[in-house]
Amino acid sequence: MIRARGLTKTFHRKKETVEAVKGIDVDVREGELVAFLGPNGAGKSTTLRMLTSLLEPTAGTAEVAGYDVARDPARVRSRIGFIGQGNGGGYSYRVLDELHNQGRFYGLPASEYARRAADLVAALDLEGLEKRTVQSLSGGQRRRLDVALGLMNHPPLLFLDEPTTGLDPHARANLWEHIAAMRERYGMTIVLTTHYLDEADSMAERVVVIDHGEIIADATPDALKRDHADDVITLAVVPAPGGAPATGGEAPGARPGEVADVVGRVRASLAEGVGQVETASGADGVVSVRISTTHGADRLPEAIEALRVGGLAVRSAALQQASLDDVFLNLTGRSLREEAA
Ligand SMILES: Nc1ncnc2c1ncn2[C@@H]1O[C@H](COP(=O)(O)OP(=O)(O)OP(=O)(O)O)[C@@H](O)[C@H]1O
Repeated sequence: MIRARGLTKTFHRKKETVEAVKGIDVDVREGELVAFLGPNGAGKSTTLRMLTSLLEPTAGTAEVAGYDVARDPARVRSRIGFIGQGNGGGYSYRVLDELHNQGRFYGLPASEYARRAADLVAALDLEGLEKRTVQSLSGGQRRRLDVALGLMNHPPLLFLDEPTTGLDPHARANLWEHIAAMRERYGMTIVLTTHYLDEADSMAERVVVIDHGEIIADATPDALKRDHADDVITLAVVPAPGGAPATGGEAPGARPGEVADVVGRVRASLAEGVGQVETASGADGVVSVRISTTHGADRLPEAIEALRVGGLAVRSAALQQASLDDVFLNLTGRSLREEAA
């Protein structure tokens, strides 16, 4: 559906030169839902604008929905939907008029655009709003109208530039439900940009991480987390109580002379492939164990069992699963969450 090679955009502004996109190669197969994830200014929108033929590349090529963006921009546009940041149509127009205008823009006959508009109004929960002006809609309703406008030509490929930015969590979830339903209904390929990590993680089948105009990773969210970040297991370990548990049920901490022995037994018990193990001993005789590992949910019970066999007891256990922010942090040394904030 998309094949871009060496796609480059350099802006010249006064004396400044901005290399917004630095020769990226990217392929998107039919039916995929791909998220371009990166901090502000990474080059996501510029990439999308080149792929939608809105911006001429400085260098490189892109074939989109069967046509070259530079040689055949009109054909590309007829085959795609594009929902930019802060669309919303003419603010003083009515919702239904906006949809009909869009249909006319694509050269559809009146009966056809009226049918499609009615269909999209129902599918995107815009019923009852047809006669309202765009400016009177809520943020979420306006974004749903944007999606409806982008779908009037029934595109096989839909681009969404930060579709959920500025929406509250409820409206974001609602918009996602609608995007997923539209995808199912029309069998579309979807390419979107976002700087919401949780959104990329839960909704996208594939995440292309962009930073400083370059693609620094490209895989499924699970593969990214497996390859570039670790889950972290934290355990509080004490010697196993001999015989019946102490009153109150909680095994006591190691006595001062025992701590080194507990640490040694932790290390011996967890020696085999659980992950990277670090220990620290607290004043209360509890040895804190931190294990960095992949598949933490599977490793956690294995670690507890290995410690039990080694004569140790686990007082508490916590699992922190890797996030796409950990991936970004490991790849760039910066936190995307902090940059987004
Ligand atoms: N028309 C322009 N003229 C000059 N510089 C530009 C222009 N458009 C974008 N840039 C610069 O190119 C870089 C990439 O911008 P772009 O909008 O593609 O980033 P982005 O990843 O989409 O960011 P955001 O998440 O904030 O939308 C930025 O440094 C931006 O300032």
